Amino acid sequence: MDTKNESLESSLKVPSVQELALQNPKKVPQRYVRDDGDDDFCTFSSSDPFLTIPLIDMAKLVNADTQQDQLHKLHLACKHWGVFQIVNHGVSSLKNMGNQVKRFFELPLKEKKIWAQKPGSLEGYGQAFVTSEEQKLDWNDMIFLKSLPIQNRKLDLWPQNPPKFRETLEKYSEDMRQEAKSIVSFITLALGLDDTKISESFHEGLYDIRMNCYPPCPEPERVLGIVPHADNSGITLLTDFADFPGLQFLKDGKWVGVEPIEGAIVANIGHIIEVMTNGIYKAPEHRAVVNKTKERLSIVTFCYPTASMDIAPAEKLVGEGNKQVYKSMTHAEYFNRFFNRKLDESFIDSLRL
Ligand SMILES: O=C(O)CCC(=O)C(=O)O
Ligand SMILES: [Fe+2]
Repeated sequence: MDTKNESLESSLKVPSVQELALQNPKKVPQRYVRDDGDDDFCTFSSSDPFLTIPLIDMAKLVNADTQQDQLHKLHLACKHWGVFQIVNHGVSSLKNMGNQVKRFFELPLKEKKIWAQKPGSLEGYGQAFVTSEEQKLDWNDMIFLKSLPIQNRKLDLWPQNPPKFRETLEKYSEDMRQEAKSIVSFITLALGLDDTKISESFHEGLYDIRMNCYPPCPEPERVLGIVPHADNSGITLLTDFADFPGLQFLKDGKWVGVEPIEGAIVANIGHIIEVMTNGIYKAPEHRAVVNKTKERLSIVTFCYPTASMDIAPAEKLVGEGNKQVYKSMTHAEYFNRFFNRKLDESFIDSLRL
């Protein structure tokens, strides 16, 4: 059977992992098992408990007395980790959004399927990047929606159950836009880039939201919630609703778990900021692992600059002995490359000059 897709902008239908978990299987189906003959998976399967993801205090970034110190911390976090947790950010919609997502995933499958992906699109309730019936599957269910700009919304895929889902998501994405703009402006400050073009480009930017449900798994060490990857975003803002580490980042060859902090936002650099900073900041590899008894929910906002902004190294960071490392592309060229990439090749390497 030929099940190959032309582009990664659509994905094959897969079973619901929540439904699978509800049947209380003793073993996971073979299609989810990652450890048969895959050495890499075994070597990387434990997380380093001695390393911790840096914390960035937003209140200190906006306060003139503490800004320099905190900017330096931000610079080190971006340079050495590519990820940090933001505290004291003042965003008020996280909890409400978390409740809506929880209630959505609690609906019967039939009800969730009203909002299912349609052929040729990644939006809606379903799965991403599944291109063959042989491919190993992630232990998660998700719903993916484009939220900003408003004209990108496909409201026919936006759940109306629970009843406040839509209005809560509207508020949440607006909050994420504000947060992304300020983080990106502090990132450009930390790099000494005095132009505001980059941070402004996130004002009219694109905000796509992926809501994940990772059900409990009878053999958690044999599966992955999400396979290792780096994000194609500018930055990614993630809210974690679990009380155990599920998200892990690769740091110097070791997986480091993100210890959830209630009310914090996990921010990571994506490929676009990697290109724009000419590789000074890199998009980190990360993955999600799952738990034997507990479900985990996460909400992930992929933040992109506006479509009229080229994806290219900032002028100030190249020249005078600094070689340009990445290609300069239009927004459309960048996405074209991303959706037509080969899943077994490094996307970021394909962007190098
Ligand atoms: O849910 C998580 O912890 C990770 C999700 C993620 O990396 C993604 O959706 O790109
Ligand atoms: Fe990711």
